[in-house]
Amino acid sequence: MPAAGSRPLDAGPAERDNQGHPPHTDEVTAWHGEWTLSDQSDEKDIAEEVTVRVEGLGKCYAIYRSPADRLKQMLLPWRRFHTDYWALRDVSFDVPRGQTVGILGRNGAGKSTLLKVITGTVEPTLGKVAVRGRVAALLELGAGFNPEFTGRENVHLAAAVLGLTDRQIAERFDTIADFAGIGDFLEQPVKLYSSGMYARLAFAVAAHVDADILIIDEILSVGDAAFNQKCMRFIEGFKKRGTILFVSHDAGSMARLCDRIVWLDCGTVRQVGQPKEVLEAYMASVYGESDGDRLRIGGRRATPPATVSAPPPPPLASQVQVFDFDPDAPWFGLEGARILNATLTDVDSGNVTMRGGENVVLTITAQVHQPMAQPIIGFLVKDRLGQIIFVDNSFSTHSLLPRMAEPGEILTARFHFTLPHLAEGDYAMSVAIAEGTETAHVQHHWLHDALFFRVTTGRSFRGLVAVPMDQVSLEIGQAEPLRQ
Ligand SMILES: Nc1ncnc2c1ncn2[C@@H]1O[C@H](COP(=O)(O)OP(=O)(O)OP(=O)(O)O)[C@@H](O)[C@H]1O
Repeated sequence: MPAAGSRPLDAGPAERDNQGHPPHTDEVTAWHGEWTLSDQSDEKDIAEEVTVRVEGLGKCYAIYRSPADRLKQMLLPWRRFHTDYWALRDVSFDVPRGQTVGILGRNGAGKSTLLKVITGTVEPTLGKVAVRGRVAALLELGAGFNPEFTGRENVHLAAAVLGLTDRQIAERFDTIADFAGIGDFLEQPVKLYSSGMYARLAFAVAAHVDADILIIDEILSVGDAAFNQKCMRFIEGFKKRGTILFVSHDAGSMARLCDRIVWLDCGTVRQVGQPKEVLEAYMASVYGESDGDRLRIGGRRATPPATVSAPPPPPLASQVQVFDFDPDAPWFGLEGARILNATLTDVDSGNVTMRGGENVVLTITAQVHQPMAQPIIGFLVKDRLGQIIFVDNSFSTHSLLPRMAEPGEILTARFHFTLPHLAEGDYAMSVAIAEGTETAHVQHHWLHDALFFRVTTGRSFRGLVAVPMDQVSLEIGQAEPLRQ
């Protein structure tokens, strides 16, 4: 990805021209370009309902064939030694308060440039952007971090830039450090960090600055599975109270998180709308480009007769690797009982390496600390975006124990099932012990993401699950003559 902060061709520093600005401009925390509102209703929108407004935005980069041309341009500014490249052209949309809006598009569509213009890292060439509220932006790795400073220094710096007072920073520092979970690296210059550490620290700061608007480029593209889950939990919580604008290539995360999607295509807005309809149109376009004019989208056709046999498909060659139970995973609960362990193994071999499709047993043990008549042990499996893939508990089959469980006793729940064929990626299992019924219970010990497993597949497929085909055939036949 190109470096941030490149100078535009013809835009100087953003001018704050108050002429024509709506009332309440003092509440608008960032202005880029000149804004002229046409009528009263717009004024109301920008003042109360809209957190980000982008209007007629254009961003042009100067492309030089060689460094010499760049030098010549500086020396002879009245001549032209470059070509123009419009990364964004006439982009307009609003982000209403409290909504999560996704920016979707192919590589080079202008998504990152758009976010950078909105956050003020890059100046627009044309058009206007207004942002109301405190913005925490996670753009490129370590955005806002000084590589020479330590993690600790950068936390102070970044939090101050984002508007926290020294006292607030001091109060929150330990929580931020704890969230980042990078240990002693906090005292090292961030230039020594891995990309995952950068991301952890940047996310930790953004999560603790009371932002109104969270702007994220490629959610969870770096970082390990446990941290991704932590970020997803934060994002889910933030979604309830704030506005989110994020870029992703991942249709799954878009569908799950967004209230609206802006689809950028070659720097222009192709569509803005509900996730389902925009994603469907986007997918059709992606396939349309690869399949050219042959692609058609429309209603059903009757299946023609006559079968042409096709060879059976290659088997699904996935591998599932289960990692060790993490007793120190984040947890909550009343502590009337504690989960001690969870394992997922092949029933026959006892192995923790599997392929999907075999009979497995999930064993969860817990120790009881207070007398318990109706304990429930359960689990929940999420993918890296926090989407729940499957979930179950012991209540449905064992709502009552034969006798009361007494303090010190061990409860063991075993779930026997067929391991599904899952899409490639990391999965996290949360396990819990509760007491009561399925609908009314108290949680004694809920361990977030206590058991991870990783699925690698030899054959790529989209979707949450892969369904192994028993047989696949391909048919051909004459169309029936049309009835008059
Ligand atoms: N500083 C720059 N100088 C010249 N061209 C640039 C600059 N920054 C971005 N571009 C070009 O602008 C276009 C949009 O880039 P941008 O990074 O915004 O796209 P994107 O949609 O985020 O792509 P990706 O999904 O690959 O990250 C690309 O063609 C890119 O090469």
